[in-house]
Amino acid sequence: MSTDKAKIFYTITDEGPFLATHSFLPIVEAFTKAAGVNVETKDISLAGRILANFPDYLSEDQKVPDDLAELGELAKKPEANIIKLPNISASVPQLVAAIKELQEKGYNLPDYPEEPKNEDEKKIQERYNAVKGSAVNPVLREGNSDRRAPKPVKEYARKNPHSMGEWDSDSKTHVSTMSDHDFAHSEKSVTVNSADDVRIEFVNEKGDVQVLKESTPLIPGEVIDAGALSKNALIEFLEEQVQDAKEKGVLFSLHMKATMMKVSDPIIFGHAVRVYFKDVFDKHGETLKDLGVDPNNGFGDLESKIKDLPEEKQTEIKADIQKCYEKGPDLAMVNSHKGITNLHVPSDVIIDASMPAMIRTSGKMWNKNDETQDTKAVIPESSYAGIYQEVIDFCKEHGAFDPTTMGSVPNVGLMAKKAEEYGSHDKTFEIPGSGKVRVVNKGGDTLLEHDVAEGDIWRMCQTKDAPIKDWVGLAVRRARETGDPAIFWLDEERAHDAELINKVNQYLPDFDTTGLDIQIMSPVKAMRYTLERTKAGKDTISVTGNVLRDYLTDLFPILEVGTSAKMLSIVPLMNGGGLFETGAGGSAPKHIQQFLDEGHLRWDSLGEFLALAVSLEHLSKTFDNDRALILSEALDEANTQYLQNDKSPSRKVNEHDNRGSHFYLAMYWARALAKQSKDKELAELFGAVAKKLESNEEKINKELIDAQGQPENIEGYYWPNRELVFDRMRPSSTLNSIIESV
Ligand SMILES: NC(=O)C1=CN([C@@H]2O[C@H](COP(=O)(O)OP(=O)(O)OC[C@H]3O[C@@H](n4cnc5c(N)ncnc54)[C@H](OP(=O)(O)O)[C@@H]3O)[C@@H](O)[C@H]2O)C=CC1
Ligand SMILES: O=C(O)CCC(=O)C(=O)O
Ligand SMILES: [Mg+2]
Repeated sequence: MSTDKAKIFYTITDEGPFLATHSFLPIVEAFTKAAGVNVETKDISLAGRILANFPDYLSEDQKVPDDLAELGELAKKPEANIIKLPNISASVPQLVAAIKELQEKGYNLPDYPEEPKNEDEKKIQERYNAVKGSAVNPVLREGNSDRRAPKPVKEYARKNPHSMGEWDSDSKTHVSTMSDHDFAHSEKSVTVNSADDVRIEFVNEKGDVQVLKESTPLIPGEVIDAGALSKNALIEFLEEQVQDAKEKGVLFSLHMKATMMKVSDPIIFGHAVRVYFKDVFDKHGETLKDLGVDPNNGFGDLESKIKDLPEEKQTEIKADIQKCYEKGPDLAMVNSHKGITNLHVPSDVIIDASMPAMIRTSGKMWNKNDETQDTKAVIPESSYAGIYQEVIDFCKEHGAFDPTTMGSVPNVGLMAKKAEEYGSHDKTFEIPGSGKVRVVNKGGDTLLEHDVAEGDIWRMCQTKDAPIKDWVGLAVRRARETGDPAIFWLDEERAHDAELINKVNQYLPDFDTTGLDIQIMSPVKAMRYTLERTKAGKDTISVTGNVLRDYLTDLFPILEVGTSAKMLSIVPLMNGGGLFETGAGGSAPKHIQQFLDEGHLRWDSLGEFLALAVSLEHLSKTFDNDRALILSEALDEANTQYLQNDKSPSRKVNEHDNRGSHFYLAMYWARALAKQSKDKELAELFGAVAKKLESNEEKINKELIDAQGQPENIEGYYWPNRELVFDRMRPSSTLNSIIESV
């Protein structure tokens, strides 16, 4: 491909990574310029996405291009080279807050209609829903996922183990999940052999048909599955768990993925809020309804909306809330100082990060007295809950894992083309009454059917054939490259998994698997097998579907190296491009809060550094660019130096932070470029840069640390003033002038 197109697309996102980008990007631009590589930024932040979706409400100078749509198109082309930082997957409270901030800044956006009253409001809600939840990743992920801890990261963790809470064999912590009437237990699945189109319809008891989704085109070889979660069974289950947590004296905690499962999980979350605060909803139901309280947005929605009531009524409701807290089990806390519980905001406790954090902390979560305590981890839907119970059992039996000796669990995840549950939002429905939901094809045959009742949640998932084959191939490739066993986590007892097992068995012979250890096990068995190997210091590749990909790529990194920020996360796009995600975790809202409070950013950009190295390597191949390869190799070396010299940001104010970490990365990168002998001109150019950085080390550090220690005002949270952010994130004039001189 012609070199003049050599370009890296770098995303502008939210919160911690957004701030970090303003310090790191100028360094990236300066270094890559030397290889003739352009870096172009694309804004996929929550606020940016909102603005891009409502051009008709904005003045000409307020309009922004739809960068996400552009990147989505690019991801299908061979020249794609995208570095994707974590972005906010917004829950409704976050979406509403972002809209409010933009309105206050003079953007004449409509309010988010929580309960649309007419067609116009319905349309507005639909437009906002496109921005809500996990709205970015599924658009860009035109490939499967390859996530692992790079060697230097693992070596560093072995030499400098993070703290791990000890495990007690009589810990009362456990997972509770439904034993029937959920998606897993009702799942049905078929593989369609020829192109088709299905209609999803609800038929009530009288036989009236209501179309839920008119058309879902299917391509040959595609696997579809569907299941229903019973509202009554869910409520009964939640009531039992609240009671059981109280009796056992453990915290009640709920672990969901309300961001990625943006339709089903807020509804389940809402039921949990109603069950825990049942007496409040029973007694004040009418009042709360009039206020527009929606428990699906968390208990925080009630707390904020009752502020509109007369003082006396508020006091009465608050007293009844207090009685619920006294009657029920203690809730796991998100912030005990501010009284924010696990049930306050659906996006505060997200299962992929929350369960590993709990397991790392001796199986405990925080209680209202700011102490850690054993907990009941409620994961209503049972599809994958068993894997966490398996880890808990293992830790109770063997104690906590030891980061100095434990093996590694890289993941190969089926993710492309909105695979499985994470692509099911547009096919998920809260059912209006008793009857059946049917999936009917063009020929009029019913492919899948479920009995349902009012309030049940029904959903259908799709998994396309080409991504499955690509995933099998990627698993074989990783097994070949490492020599490690690759385990497909598939349960023959589950309808969907049974279809996948057929495909895995069909496609494995297409690849050379001689001498490789490739096995298929149910998730619970695979977990046990993997944990045993891990404990013995052996590495095991997990080959999983989309949800387990998400869960395991936080779980193992957090146990192995302390955080998923240090993961290499590659998405080889199916059309030849590369999407390089940074880390495997999120955007850490705590980090921007600390920055605003005391001017210290503890975000670790190692994920960005690792992603950039593989992005440059990929670019060198796509565009036949030798210098990009030299930059990549030097960056690998710099990353190793960064780890060996322990230059990750400190957590404490007035110590080395994110900005300091970028300075060191630049210094090590320049030094490695100066030392290489493949390109003399580059060596000379960066030799001079390295010298300047080295001789000013003390001065730069002082300038960077002097900038900390006071509250920061960047004029916004979701849509800050970027000039101010650049200014605050680049406080060392000495460093800035050296970077500008490259
Ligand atoms: N790919 C994506 O775009 C993803 C986006 N998200 C989004 O991120 C937000 C928060 O999600 P949450 O599930 O709480 O997960 P986070 O990963 O943001 O938070 C979990 C904890 O991990 C640690 N951590 C994560 N990344 C870093 C880093 N680079 N440097 C240092 N520490 C890090 C922090 O712990 P501590 O500081 O306490 O050590 C943090 O509090 C949500 O808006 C969510 O939607 C979540 C996952 C992926
Ligand atoms: O898209 C999101 O909301 C989160 C993605 C995520 O957690 C992951 O892919 O690991
Ligand atoms: Mg995740």
